[in-house]
Amino acid sequence: MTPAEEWSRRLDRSLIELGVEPAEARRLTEDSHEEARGAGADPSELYGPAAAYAVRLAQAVRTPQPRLSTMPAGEVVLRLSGVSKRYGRHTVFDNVSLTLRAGEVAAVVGANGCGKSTLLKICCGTTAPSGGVVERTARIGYAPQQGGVSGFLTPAEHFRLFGAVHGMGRRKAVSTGNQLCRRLGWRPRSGLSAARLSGGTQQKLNVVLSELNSPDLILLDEPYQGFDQDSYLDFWDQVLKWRDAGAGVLVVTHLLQDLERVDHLVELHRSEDQ
Ligand SMILES: Nc1ncnc2c1ncn2[C@@H]1O[C@H](COP(=O)(O)OP(=O)(O)OP(=O)(O)O)[C@@H](O)[C@H]1O
Repeated sequence: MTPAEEWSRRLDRSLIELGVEPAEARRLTEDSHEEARGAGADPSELYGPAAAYAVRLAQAVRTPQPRLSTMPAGEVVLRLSGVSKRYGRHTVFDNVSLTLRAGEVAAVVGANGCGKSTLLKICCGTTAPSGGVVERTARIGYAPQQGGVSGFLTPAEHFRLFGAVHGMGRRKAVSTGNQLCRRLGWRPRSGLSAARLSGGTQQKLNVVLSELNSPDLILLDEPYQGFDQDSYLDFWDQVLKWRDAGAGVLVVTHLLQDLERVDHLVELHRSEDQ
C-alpha cells in the first residue's frame, strides 16, 4: 500500500468513526485522493493528518449550507440609480434603477444587444456607466458570459489562482472549489485543462469561481449556457441556496421559467438607434 492509499484508508475509517455514512465517507475519501493527485501532492502534504482532516470534513458534511453571507438580512448589496450607458452617440440603455438586498434574486432580461452584459460589467465595476450612480458591497463574485476561465489551466489551478486573489490558502481554495463543483453535479478530473472540458462544464467552473470567496453579491451572465437539464436544476437549486444564505444574486437570463423564482426583474429594451 502506498502512503497515499494508507492515508485514504485512515481518512475513510476516521470519517465512519465520526458518524459519516459509509457511502458518503467513501465518496469524500475518493474525492480527497483525486484532488491530491490533481495537485500532484501527497494527501498528507495537502490536507495534513488524515484523522484531523476527517474532523473538518465531517463538520462540513453536517453543515448543510456552509456559505453564510456576512451581510445582515435585508442590507442593500447593490443599488443602481438612474444608470445609463452610451457608446459614442449610441445609447445602449438609459435610467436603469434597482435596489437588491441580501437574500434576494434579481433577473436581467431583454433582447440580444439591449445591454444585459454591459449592465453586469457596470455592476461589477469593469465598465463605467455614462450616467447615474452605482453602489455595491465590497465582496462580489462575477461569472462573465465569456472569458471567465483560462483554457490552459486545470480546475485546481483555477481554484488556487482565484483563491490567492481572495487571500485563501491553496488547500482551502482547492477543497472549497471541489466542494462547490459537486453541488453542480460535477467532479473535476485531475490534470485535465479547462480547454478539454465541455462548454457546459467550463461554465460550471466559471460559476464556481464566482462564488469561491463566499461573496455577498453574485453577478452571473447567462451562466447555464450548455448546461443539461439536471445541471440547470442544480444551478437554480444553488441560486436559491445562495439567496437563503443571505447573498444577493443578479442573473442575466433568457428563460422565462426562471422569472417565477426571482424577487426583482430588470427589463432592458433595445434602444431606437440600433
Ligand atoms: N466596448 C464596446 N464598444 C462599443 N459598443 C459596445 C461595446 N460593448 C458593447 N457594445 C454594444 O452595446 C450593446 C449591448 O451589448 P451587450 O453585449 O451588453 O448586449 P446583451 O444584451 O448582453 O447581448 P446578448 O443577449 O447578445 O448577450 C451592443 O449594441 C454592443 O454592440
